Amino acid sequence: MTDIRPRRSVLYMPGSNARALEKAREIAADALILDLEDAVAPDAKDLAREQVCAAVKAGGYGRRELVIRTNGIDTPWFDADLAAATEAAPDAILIPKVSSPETLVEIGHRLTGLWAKPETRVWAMIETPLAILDCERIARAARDPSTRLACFILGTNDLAKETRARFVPGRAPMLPWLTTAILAARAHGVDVIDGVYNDLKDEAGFKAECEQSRDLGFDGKTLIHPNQVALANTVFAPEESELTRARAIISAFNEPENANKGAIQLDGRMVERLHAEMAKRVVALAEAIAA
Ligand SMILES: CC(C)(COP(=O)(O)OP(=O)(O)OC[C@H]1O[C@@H](n2cnc3c(N)ncnc32)[C@H](O)[C@@H]1OP(=O)(O)O)[C@@H](O)C(=O)NCCC(=O)NCCSC(=O)C[C@H](O)C(=O)O
Ligand SMILES: [Mg+2]
Repeated sequence: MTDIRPRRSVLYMPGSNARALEKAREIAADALILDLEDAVAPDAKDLAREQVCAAVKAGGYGRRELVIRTNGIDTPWFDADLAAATEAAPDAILIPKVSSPETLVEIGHRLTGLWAKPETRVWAMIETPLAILDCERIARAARDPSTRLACFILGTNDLAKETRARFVPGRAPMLPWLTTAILAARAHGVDVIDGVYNDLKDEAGFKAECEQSRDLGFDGKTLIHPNQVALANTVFAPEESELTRARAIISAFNEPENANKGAIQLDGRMVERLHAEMAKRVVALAEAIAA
């Protein structure tokens, strides 16, 4: 089983908000997106870039994965964002509004030219109609190591803006896009994180959306407020009963009498070796979270 990085809770914070950047060192999110794009007003872009890069260089975020979101590749801020983010060397650089694999290839070349650290990954926002329509080719870019592509983030606010789809409970208008992105990501070994839930006061709605998101197959949810972190961490972690069952499946296939069997019965249910593989992933995720 390859290393699993828990990405249950991925919290955005405006790069212009020094207090939030400081506070984030204590927030129990798996990953932090230090934003230079939509959360930052045009006249605060330079300040945000400076603050974010200084915070990443200063460290103190423990095991939290640090991600810098640049402005879009076609904006006047992008070159400075990419150069400064590369020098600060976060775990990943998140590129908004990626609509084609060619953009990722170009960014990969630019990162090489900037002498980016080999460990710095690229994450891509999937948030335009073209990105959904070309999602498989975009995810396939991960097969080219020079792109560094490791993760998709769904941008459901931008998708709603571009398509005029409405946010409704259950997200029926968006389900085809969400599942397309998940399929494309899984086909090419890319992690995939769901979009944000904008209503900070609606805890029941947020919980329902996290559970839907987990059941669809997302690795976690992007968040906009520290109050959303605990619930996302709980929903996207394996439940105790799931963990117990996973361990039982692994043990059953380790029994000598099952050594040559492809399928067995366990507590009245058929279990195949593919279920043992899934069970190993559940245990590995729980161990990574515990660590
Ligand atoms: C939504 C907010 C503007 C609300 O801010 P505020 O009114 O200040 O909230 P609170 O008073 O409840 O804040 C309490 C304390 O928590 C800190 N705080 C708040 N939010 C964050 C955060 N995200 N990270 C870290 N810390 C945070 C406040 O500083 C308060 O601290 P203290 O002073 O000690 O009491 C605000 O929550 C916010 O700005 N959220 C993030 C917005 C954002 O980043 N948006 C862009 C990403 S969403 C997006 O673009 C998705 C995608 O692209 C798409 O298309 O869908
Ligand atoms: Mg967006």
